[in-house]
Amino acid sequence: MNNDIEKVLISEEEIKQKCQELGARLTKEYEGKFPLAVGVLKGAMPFMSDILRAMDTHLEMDFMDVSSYGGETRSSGEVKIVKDLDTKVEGRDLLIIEDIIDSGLTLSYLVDLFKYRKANSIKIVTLLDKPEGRKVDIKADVVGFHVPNEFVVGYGLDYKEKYRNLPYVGVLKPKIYGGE
Ligand SMILES: O=P(O)(O)OC[C@H]1O[C@H](OP(=O)(O)OP(=O)(O)O)[C@H](O)[C@@H]1O
Ligand code: HPA
Repeated sequence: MNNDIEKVLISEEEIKQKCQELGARLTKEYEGKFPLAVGVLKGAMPFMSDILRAMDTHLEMDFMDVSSYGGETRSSGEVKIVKDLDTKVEGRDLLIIEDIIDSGLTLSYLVDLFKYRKANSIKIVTLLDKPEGRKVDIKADVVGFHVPNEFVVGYGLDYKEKYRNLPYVGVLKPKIYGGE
């Protein structure tokens, strides 16, 4: 699997340090509150696991699975709910956890949905932000790293469901896209 990677953009060590830093920041921001941490499956799973364990705060976890992409690297522009939350959102302080904001379509859909469901507050934390990919105007409150306008994989991010278990974020060799 590692042989398929052209270059490493963000190392395992950098991700670890960033999770500690952001976790400490969020601990302060949610002091005295009981936030509902919403992980956006599947990509946010490794980041959610690491950042929440770096937060010294009582919190509740839940998961949402929405899909805006097919098997390829381009967005279809559609967002659909694959799995909804089990928890009531009304009156809650929501912390949405994402692996990446690219076009922004996924998060803009989720923020509208949670506003409609009357969340008390909504914050977004994302490991990666790809500003050049944006199709709708949306910003995260907390960003780990900015990435260039390239398709990235690893640490939750997939290409055709593979590479999510890489411990770092990287770019695939061009032959991988042409292969299979
Ligand atoms: O800003 P956007 O252009 O909407 O892209 C970001 C979303 O796309 C990916 O999810 P995907 O729908 O591929 O599902 P996955 O997390 O299961 O891979 C990623 O995990 C984000 O949720
Ligand atoms: O660059 C990306 N890589 C993997 N999944 C993604 N979903 C949106 N952008 C990306």
